[in-house]
Amino acid sequence: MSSNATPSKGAPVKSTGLHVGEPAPGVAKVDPIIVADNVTRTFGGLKAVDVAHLEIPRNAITALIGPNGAGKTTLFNLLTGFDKPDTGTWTFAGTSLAGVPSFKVARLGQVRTFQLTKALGLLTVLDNMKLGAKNQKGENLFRALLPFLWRKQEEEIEAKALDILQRFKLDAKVEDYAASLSGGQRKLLEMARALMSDPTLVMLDEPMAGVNPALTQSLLDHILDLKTQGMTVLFVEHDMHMVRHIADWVVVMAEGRVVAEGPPHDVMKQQAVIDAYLGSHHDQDLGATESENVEAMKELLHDED
Ligand SMILES: Nc1ncnc2c1ncn2[C@@H]1O[C@H](COP(=O)(O)OP(=O)(O)OP(=O)(O)O)[C@@H](O)[C@H]1O
Repeated sequence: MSSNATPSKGAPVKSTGLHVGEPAPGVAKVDPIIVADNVTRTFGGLKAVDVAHLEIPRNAITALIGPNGAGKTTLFNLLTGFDKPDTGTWTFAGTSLAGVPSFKVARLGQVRTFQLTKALGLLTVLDNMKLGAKNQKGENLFRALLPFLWRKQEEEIEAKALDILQRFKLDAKVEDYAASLSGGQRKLLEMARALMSDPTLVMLDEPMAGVNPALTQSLLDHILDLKTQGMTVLFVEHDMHMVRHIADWVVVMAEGRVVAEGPPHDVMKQQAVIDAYLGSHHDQDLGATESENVEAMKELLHDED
């Protein structure tokens, strides 16, 4: 079925054979980790998400793309329990997640990265990592009264955090405030923190935003490495170079709906995708947002790996 990537050495090896039949919106996957049906979310009169059927392939890297306002972040929020849909059901690894709150979703192994907020910036890098650990025994009042139970766990959590930080080359920053990290280092910390809870599905919201080119390759390698370790990755991204380079599968949203799906090189050529990025503005003066969308579409069409 799928073949895994080896990071760093040339172009990543793409996982193939992920779908059953012709690639089209809602196409079945050979081994889906997420299956969503009839998920809708309305804000006022606006249907921000209107997904009839969507399957995300397991142990592959899927990019969720689409023009500004397409509903990508809203769908992310719904799937991770941070927002509630008007209608719909979805499963993660066979377990229904509709109505399950975000902290329980994370404990089940579906974890999303978070932007480093101001408050988290005031914690050290190590404390940020500790916050990412799940099932901390100290959280339970009874166990909190029995320090020998949680002290050992505290040590284990710290050792795990240091191990992951070393892999992400952040070990020299352990005691630094997270706010002092560069944009790229913050993204690395966000990903490192997500790994503290041993996820099976890692969801990344714009992992390349604000990342200095010097750290781009390192971030890409870490994402590819998640797949090599058996995890599934779903990410929202506007950087089409990245999408083409590392995604095995691309889901394109526009106006709340999934308008196309497929391997990166195929999906970019579909008329529905070109229409989605150009919108209805073909013959008009384009505003800033539309110009960005057109640029993104050009990258989709012409960029080489
Ligand atoms: N809390 C909210 N209240 C009202 N409208 C919202 C809210 N969240 C999102 N929307 C609207 O829903 C639509 C989808 O927004 P969403 O942020 O999900 O799109 P997106 O594809 O992630 O866009 P971008 O790429 O610009 O981040 C947009 O029209 C947005 O203005």
